[in-house]
Amino acid sequence: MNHVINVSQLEKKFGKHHALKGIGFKLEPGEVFGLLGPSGSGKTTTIRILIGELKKSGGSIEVLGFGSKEFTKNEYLTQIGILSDRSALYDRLTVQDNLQLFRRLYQVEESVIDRVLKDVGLYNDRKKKVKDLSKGMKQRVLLCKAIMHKPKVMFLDEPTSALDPATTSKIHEILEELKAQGTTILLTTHDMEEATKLCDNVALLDDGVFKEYGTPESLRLKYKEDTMHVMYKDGKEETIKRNVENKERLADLMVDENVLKISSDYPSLGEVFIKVTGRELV
Ligand SMILES: Nc1ncnc2c1ncn2[C@@H]1O[C@H](COP(=O)(O)OP(=O)(O)OP(=O)(O)O)[C@@H](O)[C@H]1O
Repeated sequence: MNHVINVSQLEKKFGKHHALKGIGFKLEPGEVFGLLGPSGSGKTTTIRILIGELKKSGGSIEVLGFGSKEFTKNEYLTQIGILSDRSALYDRLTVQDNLQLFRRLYQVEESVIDRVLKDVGLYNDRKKKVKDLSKGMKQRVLLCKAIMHKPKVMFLDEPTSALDPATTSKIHEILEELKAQGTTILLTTHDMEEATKLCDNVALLDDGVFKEYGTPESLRLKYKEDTMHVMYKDGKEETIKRNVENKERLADLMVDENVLKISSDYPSLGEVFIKVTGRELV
């Protein structure tokens, strides 16, 4: 399998601060990979190295066959799409005029603008100036800018952070469509529901190190407690170990009229993160 992104033993030092301490991952075509970690864990640094904004201190990286020395070349930059809080728009220009500028830069057909604006639900707002848009609308224009040239790989740094639910779900929809078309996507997020929904694989990054790597489901299964959670109709709750000694007790509870719900303790990805790192993902 030819990997679209191949990162091995990646290190980044800022002076004495060791921000990335040898992380590695390989992404297949059409894979959505989520870098999850608290503030300061190294997510943005990883993306900035992959888009040529920062130089690595050690390790090797290849994206679409390009080595890290080529990440500032146009041949590379025209094959990737970037959405981050460093992505900018011209405030005093309209949505449409902003996209015209980027369209010329990418040398894509004019009809692309209407298509991407319709995709993100902003076609009717195309004549508005960017300065008059809401945060969610601006983010969708930035997404248009990032996808208009049909990049093979997308890098998204917290694409839905602090956005309303409707914009978030629109962005998710578009990312799912891009994935279905074979686009490889690397995203960072604090949002564990987002990661569980979108990502084929995730890495739990903590202080520049991958503490775990795998599918969201495999990580949730790995950290599953062997306990059953019982909720009674009167509001009481109980946790019972699932073992041979409790076999009859659990069987009785299944037909107990006072029981509202019995569920297995299956941790969310956020709970997995706390178990793995001993701290909240904030
Ligand atoms: N240009 C820089 N110069 C010096 N230190 C930096 C620089 N960029 C990042 N760092 C440091 O590297 C570490 C990782 O930062 P990074 O921005 O990658 O974290 P992050 O996981 O993206 O956090 P957040 O979720 O808050 O965006 C932090 O300790 C940060 O202070």
